[in-house]
Amino acid sequence: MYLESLHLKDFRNYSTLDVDFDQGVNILLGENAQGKTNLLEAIYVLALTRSHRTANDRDLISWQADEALVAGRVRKTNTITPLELTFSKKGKKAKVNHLEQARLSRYVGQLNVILFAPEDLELVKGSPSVRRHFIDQEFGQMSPKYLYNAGQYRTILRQRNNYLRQLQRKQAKDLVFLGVLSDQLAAFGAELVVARLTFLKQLEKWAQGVHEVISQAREQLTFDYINQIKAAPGASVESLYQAYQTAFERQQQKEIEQGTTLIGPHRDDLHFLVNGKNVQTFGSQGQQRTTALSVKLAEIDLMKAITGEYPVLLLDDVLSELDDARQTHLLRSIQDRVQTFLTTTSLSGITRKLINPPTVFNVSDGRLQQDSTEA
Ligand SMILES: Nc1ncnc2c1ncn2[C@@H]1O[C@H](COP(=O)(O)OP(=O)(O)OP(=O)(O)O)[C@@H](O)[C@H]1O
Repeated sequence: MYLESLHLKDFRNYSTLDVDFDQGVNILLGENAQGKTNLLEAIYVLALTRSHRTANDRDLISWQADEALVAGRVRKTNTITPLELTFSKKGKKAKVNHLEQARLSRYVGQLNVILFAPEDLELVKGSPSVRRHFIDQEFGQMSPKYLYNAGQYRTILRQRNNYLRQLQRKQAKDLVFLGVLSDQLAAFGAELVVARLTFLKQLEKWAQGVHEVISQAREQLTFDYINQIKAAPGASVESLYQAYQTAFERQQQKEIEQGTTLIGPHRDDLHFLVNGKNVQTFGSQGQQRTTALSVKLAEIDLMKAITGEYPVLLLDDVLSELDDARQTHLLRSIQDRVQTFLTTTSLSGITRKLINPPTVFNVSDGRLQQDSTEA
């Protein structure tokens, strides 16, 4: 799939923008603070209905306006789909094919994006929450069912934590109600873990292939999904549901004492092993970067395998963080397959790593101008 065009109205520092994009590599070139990341953010928002930079949709609306519009046309093999999002004080509205969607899970998935920013190099080094966020984010795009289950899980987890806090403070004492919440959490938790294990198995396979090439076959990458109930690939939803139920019963007293849910996929982690050793603890900086890059590139193939379409790749200032060999690998592996948007303050070194000339847009003060001479 690719994003054919984008229309913005009062989005961040863009008062209006109408632009057609190339199917290949689109470079957003400009000085700092001109609107390069804002444009990538707009594409990300168009895909996922929310930003990767702010949890507050109000931040997306231009300071001079009360409402922002992000719209675009997505082209797949046989279809063109217009998408439209409006943000205002009243909330957001999402339209697919000009029809408003009551549920965002019906909207997400029309445009698939993979964002790769310098923070993604934290995927390996960062805390478990970074990896859980990554899992939920990426698998949610690939599967509406996953997105729905993850949303339900979060809602019930919040309710259960509130109730555990009330039990802790002795403002409540109904353990039957706690049991109802535990039952619901176990059911959605089991669904999430089975889906995560299935997706991760496939992602691991793709990531291994990429890692092998980048490391010139010196290293083997494997994944280890860490969870309290020791669920292994192939486990059934029913067996995990039972395992969570039993764990909740065992830990009930401790959870009430601490006033929070101690068991569930919200506490899981993903370890990346290089030649059998956890790369977070034992890997060099270079191995950690190669691992993060392999995982991100593997997502492209996984999305293609699951949805039948290549996603759109958003590279936010990431090339400057990679050495020459990894830059070349990244650019060569996406070329001709994946529509890419890449922000940079300088073209030096980028264009010669690309086989086909990119389309370059100069970004200045919330305006875009296509530059045919730069490429
Ligand atoms: N809601 C908003 N309304 C108007 N302008 C905004 C809004 N949010 C951010 N900006 C402006 O957008 C600009 C930042 O743009 P952006 O983050 O896209 O920079 P950039 O071109 O990616 O720069 P860098 O290379 O430093 O990352 C700043 O000038 C900021 O003041």
